[in-house]
Amino acid sequence: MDRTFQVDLRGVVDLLSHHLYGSPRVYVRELMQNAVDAITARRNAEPDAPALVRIEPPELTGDGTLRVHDTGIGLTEAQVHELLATIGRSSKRDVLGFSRHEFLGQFGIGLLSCFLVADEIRVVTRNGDHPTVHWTGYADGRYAVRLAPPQEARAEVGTTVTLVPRHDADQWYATATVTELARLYGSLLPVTVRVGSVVTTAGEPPWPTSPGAPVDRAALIGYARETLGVDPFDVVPLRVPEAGLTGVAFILPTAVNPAARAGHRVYLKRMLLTEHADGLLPDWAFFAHCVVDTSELRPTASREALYEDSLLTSTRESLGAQIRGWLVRLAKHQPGRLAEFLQVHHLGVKALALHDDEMLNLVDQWWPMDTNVGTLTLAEFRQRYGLVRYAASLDEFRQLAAVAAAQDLAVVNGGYTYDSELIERLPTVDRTVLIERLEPSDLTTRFHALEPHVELALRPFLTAAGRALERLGCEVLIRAYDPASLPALYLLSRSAAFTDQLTASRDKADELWGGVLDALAASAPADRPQLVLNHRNPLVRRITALGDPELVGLAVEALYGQALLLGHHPIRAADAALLNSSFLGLLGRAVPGQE
Ligand SMILES: Nc1ncnc2c1ncn2[C@@H]1O[C@H](COP(=O)(O)OP(=O)(O)OP(=O)(O)O)[C@@H](O)[C@H]1O
Repeated sequence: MDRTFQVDLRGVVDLLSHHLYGSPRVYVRELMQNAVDAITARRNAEPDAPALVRIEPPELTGDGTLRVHDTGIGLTEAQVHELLATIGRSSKRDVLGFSRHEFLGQFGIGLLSCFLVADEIRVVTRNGDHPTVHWTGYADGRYAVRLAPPQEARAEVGTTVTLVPRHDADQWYATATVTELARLYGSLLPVTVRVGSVVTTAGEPPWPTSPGAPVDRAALIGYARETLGVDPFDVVPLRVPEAGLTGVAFILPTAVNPAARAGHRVYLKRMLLTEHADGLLPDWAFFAHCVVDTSELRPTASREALYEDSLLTSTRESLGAQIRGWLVRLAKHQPGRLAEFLQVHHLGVKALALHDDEMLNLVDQWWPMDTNVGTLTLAEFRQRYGLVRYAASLDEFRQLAAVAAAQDLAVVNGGYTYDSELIERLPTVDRTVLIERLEPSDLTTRFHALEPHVELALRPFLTAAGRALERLGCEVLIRAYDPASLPALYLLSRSAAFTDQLTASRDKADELWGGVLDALAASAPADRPQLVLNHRNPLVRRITALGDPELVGLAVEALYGQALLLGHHPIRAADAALLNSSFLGLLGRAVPGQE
């Protein structure tokens, strides 16, 4: 024998309140939604039928209840039994069970949300010339239906839903709260809604809703100010026909953290679904905040988020393409504005350019890069120097900038977030682009070696200097280079930098890790950092002429320390000790005399 499921209404209401809906406030939305759907259903047959929803909070009814009156299609007695008494039954699905396009509701559970704030729901409804029906539902699952005698019949076709508040839900019934919620959820509804005498609907959305309609920028900017509290940098109208979507993207006027999702305001058939929709735009478009209305994207049952399906995926792609199109148009027609935009949102655009050729092109053409010959875009730099020569980190750039400039070598600072990755991606998009990563140690090959006889004469000096720095693992060379004002350069190749880090870690590590690091050091290539003294520098020349090996040692140590500081290199414990001892040693020599 087949049996029918029994439903414990208290359990279902608990499920709705604690696990489905974010807050009891959704009851206002569900009531408005049913009223609007009923009006839509009536107008399908009677296009001129009145269309008004009136909400009366307890302050106006005077009997402690809240009432919602609509001029919708109403229900017959049979429909009341079928629809109001069966959880999950809805008149808004077709024979195959698909939601019908013109309606907001589809699940057949919305009315239950009223039990989040009410102990009792009363429905008085009249459909056409059918008798008026009274239905009363209680939170414990009982319900009663009776036909009104003719003298009690509703004067007009339509429905009145009355909520008898739960003792702990008073806050949700205050006139100000109900008005605010009616406005929040329903301001764009196509049917007039009033709370008491206050109209809470605002008519048509402020963005163009039909193809070719003009964009009222002033209205959109006003709307952004009012609803989002920002003065947008720009407004981009959006349209995705297959999702029945129209709306607008507001380009934010200040930088935002790419990781912090702003959330978009989504209306579904003109009823607010959520103010925090995720996933409407691709991640890279975090500088845009959307307000859209869609008729085809699906809500989750709580109506608080969009259902992630293939339509949402293709909508996201289409919206992304529209925002990208705006950027490309800006580059073409308003480069000054684009520069302003990039100043604010460059991190997002660069992140996008890591994967997107068009955005890379935008960065290439428009983003001002830091170089040792001034601020230039990568495209300008290439045009001037034939290739993009770059330092991959900020430290490398700092070391190289002045010296490279003196050698007539232009270098781009690739040290800021994404910059060197973007430079390295350029040739994959355009094979004619040449790039060259400049390493500090490459510079030595460009410095002039000294005449053999000069070099020979400096041998004893170099031996003494080398000895002074040997325990620090640093090699001493002497070359002639510009600028002559620079006495010495500390140069670190990539592998030497690695060895350096290893040594610094070894200093701090315990026995176990020390052993591991030693093994690593043994396998590292013997590429040592170099202190390159500048023979064109007058002080260096005087030092090389010193006869006293101890003074030579102190002077070379001091030059080493100064070169470390100048190149922004980390100072290890051994370096600090050496800086200290050379300073005191030199001071001792400078202040001679007996104690
Ligand atoms: N004001 C109303 N006028 C006429 N019929 C109504 C009204 N309110 C509810 N109904 C009927 O009761 C049914 C159940 O309503 P309920 O709000 O529970 O679900 P729904 O609107 O169909 O779907 P959803 O759960 O998505 O809101 C509706 O399908 C509708 O036929």
